[in-house]
Amino acid sequence: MPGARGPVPVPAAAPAGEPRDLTQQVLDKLATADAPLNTAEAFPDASQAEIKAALDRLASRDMVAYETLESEHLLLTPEAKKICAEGSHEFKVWDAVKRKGGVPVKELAKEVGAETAKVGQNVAFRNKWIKNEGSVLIPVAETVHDATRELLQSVDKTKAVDNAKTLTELKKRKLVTLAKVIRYKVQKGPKYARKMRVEHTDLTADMLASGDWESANFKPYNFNALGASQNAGALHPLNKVRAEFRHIFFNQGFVEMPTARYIESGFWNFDALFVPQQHPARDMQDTFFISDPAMADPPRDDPEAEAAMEQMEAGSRRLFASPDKPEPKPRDYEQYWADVKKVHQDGGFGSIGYRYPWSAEECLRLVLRTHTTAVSTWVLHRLAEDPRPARYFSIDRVFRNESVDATHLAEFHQVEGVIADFGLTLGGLMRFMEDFFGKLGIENLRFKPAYNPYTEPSMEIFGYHTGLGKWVEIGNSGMFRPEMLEPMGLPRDLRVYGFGLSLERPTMIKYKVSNIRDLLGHKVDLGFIEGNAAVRLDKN
Ligand SMILES: N[C@@H](Cc1ccccc1)C(=O)O
Repeated sequence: MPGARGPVPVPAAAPAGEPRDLTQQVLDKLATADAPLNTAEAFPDASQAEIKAALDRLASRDMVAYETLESEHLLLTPEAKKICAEGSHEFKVWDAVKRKGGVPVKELAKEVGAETAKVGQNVAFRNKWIKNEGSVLIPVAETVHDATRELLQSVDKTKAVDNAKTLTELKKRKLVTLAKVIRYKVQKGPKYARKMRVEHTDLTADMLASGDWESANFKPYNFNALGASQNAGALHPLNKVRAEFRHIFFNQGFVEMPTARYIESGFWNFDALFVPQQHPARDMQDTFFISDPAMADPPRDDPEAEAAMEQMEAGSRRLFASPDKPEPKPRDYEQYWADVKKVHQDGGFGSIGYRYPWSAEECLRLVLRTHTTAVSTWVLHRLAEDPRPARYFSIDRVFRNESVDATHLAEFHQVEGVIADFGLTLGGLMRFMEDFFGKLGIENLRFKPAYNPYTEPSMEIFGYHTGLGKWVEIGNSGMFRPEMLEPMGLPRDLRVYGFGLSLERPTMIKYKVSNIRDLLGHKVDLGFIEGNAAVRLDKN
């Protein structure tokens, strides 16, 4: 509640812009008043907020009682004020015509101004003040009574009109506006006093020693006071769900993959994944290609990515490395490149391949990565040095040349997981996904057979969105194909699950957001984030 403080000296006039404390002035005026005080009259130049603050402060101590009176006032617009001063448009037209004894229609605007000529002429005709003779306006009335001006002058004085039709007319002509006026009727309350008593907020040792505490006036608690809203930060829902995903992954022994690079070669984004070069996903319609530089180098050692991966693995190495880890042999990228080409063009590793002429140039085109599976692929090819059970995940941005709508963006986040182990089955993947989403509070899952060039079998994962009232796709998954894993040098009995989920979809389900553009992109309203109770309660 404003003004709920101890007594403060009442300044004669507050510095401009600062609210004044009118408390003492209200008490003073009431002391001599024999009728209830009308604040509009008593404090003509105080703002409503100042008055209300003082009244609330006094009323909460029963020193005054007050009533709020609302009323509406008519205010003249600048045009109406001009009419009050100079006469109405129709008056000005008649006046000009009368003075000159006649004005050609064409010259009226020059005499009285275009606006007045237009509006005033019609009314002057209707009032039979002027008439047309040929193309000349001539006066009819000798004297006229400017009713519009008189009406507005009276409105200016009384701030009202008594006729509803007149009011509508004046509003339509934009001559008046309605203003709401709030006044207060104030009376002495049961605990009225000339001055506010000193209110103590603390019981001090001195008061106890002197015995003053017995007569001291303690300020009552104000349980109605609302705290000022704090401009504290809020976690974005995507960040919250991302944190939850990471938590779940780490709890299940996953190692994070280094995903800092948004740009990949076609090789890591497509070819190494056994995506044929004529696949529609590699079309300009679906993928953003980089024009400068346009081409990547063929795959080779990548010390930077290697160092990032080493660091991420460091924590979990003890759990997952084989005790007798062999010395890493240098990777033979020429062989890998040749095997990727072979499996596409001629087949191999038990596959008949796609049998098309494979182009090295297409493979080296640079793209904005369309999925984080590009990174998973790179991480998996490293696993060939020491094939072993391993779990990797990443959560980062991907880019697709999509048209944007309520559920699609050209830029979004993918949550990706890869599980390598001996003896994996599809049923295990389904169970894994159910557990995984269960931990996020999404219980209802459906699986639908799907197709990816790099997995077989493949499954789309659907979750039910209560807000949208329908099933929405939240992920894609499958078991990586030998055509992808074997050219890397991974053994046939090491099976690998992969899944990619959008971060946005589960977030939409969880936070009941129906338009993805409320979550990400240039249309995000910070109010949505700051005001979302679930966003402010952070458990992670
Ligand atoms: N890359 C797939 C997801 C996926 C990852 C791994 C295996 C299967 C599917 C996508 O973008 O939708």
